[in-house]
Order: sequence, then structure tokens, then C-alpha cells
Amino acid sequence: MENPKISIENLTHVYVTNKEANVAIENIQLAIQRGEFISLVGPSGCGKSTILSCIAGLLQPTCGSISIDNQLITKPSATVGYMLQSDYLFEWKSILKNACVGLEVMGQLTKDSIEHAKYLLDELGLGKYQHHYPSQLSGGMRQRAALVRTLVSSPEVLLLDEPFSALDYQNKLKLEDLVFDTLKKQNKTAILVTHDIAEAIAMSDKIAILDNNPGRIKEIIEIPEHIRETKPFLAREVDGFYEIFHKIWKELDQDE
Ligand SMILES: Nc1ncnc2c1ncn2[C@@H]1O[C@H](COP(=O)(O)OP(=O)(O)OP(=O)(O)O)[C@@H](O)[C@H]1O
Repeated sequence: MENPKISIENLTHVYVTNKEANVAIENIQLAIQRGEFISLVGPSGCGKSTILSCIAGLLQPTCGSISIDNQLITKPSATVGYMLQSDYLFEWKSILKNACVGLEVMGQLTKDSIEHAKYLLDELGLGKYQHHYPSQLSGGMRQRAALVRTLVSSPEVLLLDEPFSALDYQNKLKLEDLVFDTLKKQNKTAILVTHDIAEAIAMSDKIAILDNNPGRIKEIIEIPEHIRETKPFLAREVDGFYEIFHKIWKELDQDE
């Protein structure tokens, strides 16, 4: 097997405040292959966002390491894109200008990169709205604009921290399919944090179930190929889907 795209070795992080030291995650060990989509599920506070912050280079872990393509992560880089629950669009900028914010910050705003942003807006069904403002768009459209902003700098790794959870159910399912297709087409490596077990199964190749206090990996579930190959919306109807759902539900229920 080829070298993993992301290698997480013995990752431990302790948050220290003037009142206490809180071991948020302990000895996280995870290898993620290029093009793989993995979800992290677990009870609230088990350290899912902490793991993403370490991968993004926003947080220096207390112990252990993370490498992407054998390069140790020590600070944020353009290799890693981050998408969050809230779209964080600037209300006073057009959708196209919002999509280009990251490029602007990185000094990569060129004629070609703007064309790329326009291409992605088209691909994600927002071509007609590039000169609109965020307040003129629905929640699902805003989240698609946030996805374009994340993809436009061509990150190889995508960190998705509950990006669908603020959407209504119909938009959530539509966006899951769109993100699934877009990331597969571009062979991106992705890590999704979600509380929605069905979403995790429908979108992932693997699911890491985490324990609480401190956050540790309890189990890794490989999603069978016939589910992985089906788009998220239809995957929910595929044989075996709900067996996995109940297995994960039971695992998480033990932590309550
Ligand atoms: N900046 C911080 N300072 C101190 N403690 C923190 C900080 N950020 C997170 N924690 C603590 O670390 C633990 C893990 O938090 P984290 O946000 O990573 O969990 P999570 O699994 O993403 O939670 P949720 O599912 O609720 O979003 C929690 O106990 C949290 O209170």
C-alpha cells in the first residue's frame, strides 16, 4: 500500500487554563490514504474539532505529530482547506469576491485564479449568482459559495466541520451529494466531523468512532464498497446501510 496522505501519530492534546488541564484527545493514531473520505463521530466534547485544528496547523498538539505527504504539519498551509458549519461569508462582498477571499489573502489573485473561481461557481450551480450578495442567497447556496471559497485555492486535503448541520434536511441531502461528487472528481482527501450517523455512512470510506474523556479512537469501521460507490442520497437505501447505522448508534449510546 502507498504511503498515507495523512499520518496521525500518537496525537495528544491537553488544554491548559489557569483552573485546570483538560486532556482533550489522547493517543490518536490514524492513517488516511490519498482520495479517502473519513468521518469522525463521537459524543460532544470528545475532541473531533481539536483533531481538525491540529491537522489544519492551527493548534500545536501537546504530543505526537501529523504529517501530510510525509511533511510535518507545524502551521497552516494552502494544502489544507477548512469548511465550517457557519459559512462566514462577508455580507458586503459579492459571491465571486467572497469566493476569492482566500486567494486574495494568499496573494494568489490572478486572472487565471479568478477564472477558476468562476468555473467552480458554475460547477456548483452559482454561476448566475456571482454578482449577488450573500443575503440574496439561500442557506444551501451560501454553503455552496463557502465550498467554492475552500476549493478555489486547490487544497489537497479538505476538513469539513459539520458543514451541513445548519441546513434544512432537503438542502443538506443535496449538498452532501454535490460535495461527494466534487471531492471524488478532484480526488481530494477529506475528513468530515458530524453528529449525523447516516451522513457519515453515506459519505465515507471509513468512520472513526471516538470515545469521550479523553477523546480516543474506539473503533474504525470500513464502509462496504457497494455503499461507498453509491451517492449519499441513494446510499441510505442500499442493503446493509442500517446495520452499520445501528452498530454505530449502539457504540455511541454506550458513551452516554
Ligand atoms: N480552547 C479551549 N480551551 C480549553 N478547553 C477546550 C478548548 N477547546 C476545546 N476544549 C475542550 O476540549 C474538549 C474537546 O473539544 P472539541 O471542541 O474538540 O470537541 P468536539 O468533539 O469537537 O465537540 P462538539 O461535538 O461538541 O463540537 C472539550 O472538553 C472542550 O471543552
